[in-house]
Amino acid sequence: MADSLVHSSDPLHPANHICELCRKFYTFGWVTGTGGGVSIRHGDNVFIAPSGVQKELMQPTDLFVMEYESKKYLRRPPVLKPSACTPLFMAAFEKRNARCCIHTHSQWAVLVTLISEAGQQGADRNVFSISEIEQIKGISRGGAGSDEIAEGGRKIGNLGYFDTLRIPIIENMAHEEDLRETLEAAIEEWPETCAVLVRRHGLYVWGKDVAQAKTQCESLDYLFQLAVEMHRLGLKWVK
Ligand SMILES: CSCCC(=O)C(=O)COP(=O)(O)O
Ligand SMILES: [Zn+2]
Repeated sequence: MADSLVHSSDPLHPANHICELCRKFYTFGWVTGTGGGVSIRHGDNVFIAPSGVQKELMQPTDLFVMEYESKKYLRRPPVLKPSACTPLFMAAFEKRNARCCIHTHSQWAVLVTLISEAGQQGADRNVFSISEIEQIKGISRGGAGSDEIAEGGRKIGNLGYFDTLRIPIIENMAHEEDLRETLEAAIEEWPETCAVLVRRHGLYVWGKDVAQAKTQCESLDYLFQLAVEMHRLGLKWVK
């Protein structure tokens, strides 16, 4: 097995970085009970966690490495299977040219999908929308978060205070990998989104690099928690 692919003293090497991020994310309740995870596309390769393991305890040698173009595994730890989220991470890499995709099982993400389902915000049940909250400015306009080029007429930079943030919601399915089709459809339908909520399940969010995926995930989780608390107080989160 190609251990050289995951051995590095650099803390920002994807194999080290994924393990460190998962340890952090566990403390936020994002990767509880083996759920959720993170994948990084780095150079020609994609680094993927194993399926069904305690994500906060992973070591770099537990990771799978896939060659991006050929989709062949260059490194497969014995016994383990690659994360069931792999097709969804690949959708963000392929359709948005993302370099990092995070999947959380955050309760705040799940709760906003339940409140939207119940129609209690009077808005479309398949979209989470929020406006006039400062943290909206932490989210990119361009989907993959391209802050350099306005590809195909896409807007650049981050949302402004008076913009409305909209995150599509897709329905959950029995198996994670079966979500790929609807997640891809949502990505196509919402060219400016950097995330997709999965009802009663969690969130997929991506970025042009690890820092952007992580800060967008933090901003979204903040906004979801705020929205739930606003709902509890009888306040509307869409103005
Ligand atoms: C209790 S986790 C159920 C599976 C799931 O939703 C998930 O995100 C984890 O998948 P993985 O294959 O990476 O363990
Ligand atoms: Zn999941």
